[in-house]
Amino acid sequence: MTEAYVALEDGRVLEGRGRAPGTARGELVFTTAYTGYEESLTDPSYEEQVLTFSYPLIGNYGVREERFEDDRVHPRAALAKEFTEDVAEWLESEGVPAVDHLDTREVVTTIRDGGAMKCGIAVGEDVTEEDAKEQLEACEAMSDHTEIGEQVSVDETEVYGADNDGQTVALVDCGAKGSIVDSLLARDAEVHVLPHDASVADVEAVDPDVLFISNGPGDPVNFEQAIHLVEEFVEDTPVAGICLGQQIVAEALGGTTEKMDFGHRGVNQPVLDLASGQVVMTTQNHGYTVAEPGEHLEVTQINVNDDTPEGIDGIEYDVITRQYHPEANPGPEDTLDFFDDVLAMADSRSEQAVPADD
Ligand SMILES: NC(=O)CC[C@H](N)C(=O)O
Repeated sequence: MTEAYVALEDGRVLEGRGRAPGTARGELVFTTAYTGYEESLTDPSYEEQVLTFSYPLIGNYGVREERFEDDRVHPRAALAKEFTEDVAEWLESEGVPAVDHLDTREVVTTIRDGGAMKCGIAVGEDVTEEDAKEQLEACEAMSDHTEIGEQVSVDETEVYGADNDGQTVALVDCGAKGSIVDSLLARDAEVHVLPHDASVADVEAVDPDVLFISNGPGDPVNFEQAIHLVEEFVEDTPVAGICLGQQIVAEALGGTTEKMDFGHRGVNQPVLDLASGQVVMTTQNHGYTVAEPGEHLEVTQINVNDDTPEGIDGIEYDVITRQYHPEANPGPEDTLDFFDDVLAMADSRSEQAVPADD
């Protein structure tokens, strides 16, 4: 009989059904997404987290590699009411512990009321509650994962779309989802994916039309070099950012970020554009937020549920960022035009740079 225990920071130990063996620890979070488990489980933003699905059945349309956002599963463990055999086998083959037959409603309300918390997981033939508690003891706070960029970024620059005629994008990979690269390639961009700790010279060598800071896991203040790149380039190069990228841009330009109680994770987060009054449905996955944008940035979009900043523009600089995931995957495609806006921003800058005839 496979035992499965989930030890929570509030002292409780939940018992479930073991679906993939192993021990793990991480920050316990939940997503309300009812589709997109393949994308969520391969999203690097979930590194060092334990992902609880509030939707009760996970796996009902199989496991397809073409939906993956990266080449491995990123959450440390996965929890659900029910995982299908497909998903359980996939997680087992990835060495990622999985537990189901849990009261996930209880897990969600616990996190909602108490905030994201540490947890320890133990799944296997002979594991005990103590094994799960030991994992919990060893669990570090998310902000203490100071080297998290190293765990998710490319080691060396990779170039995609070298034959494309469009804009050149330097995408700083802090844990980028594959569909951000795909969204840029679909718009004819040449995309240079740079390591999270790329130097100023590395970016200069690309001579990008846009410096684009990706999504990624953990606390934005732990991405010091990406913050530095934004500071260095923002005067002369348009800057874009998604999710962690928005937070990094704010940190670089005099703003501040803070940890939210339990964050936004799901595919139906409503976002209001303050200028047009339009509301769009968005995919989200974040636990930090911009607290103050600072004097160089203005908030252009907010979350309808809690007014947190969802879109930010530069005041005197060419900057556009989004807290949500405009590339969708999973989720509604209301927001794909963000990529058109980013490339148009780059275009207008290169037009300005053309010297006048006289
Ligand atoms: N999806 C992301 O980029 C997540 C950003 C950041 N790690 C957060 O939790 O807020």
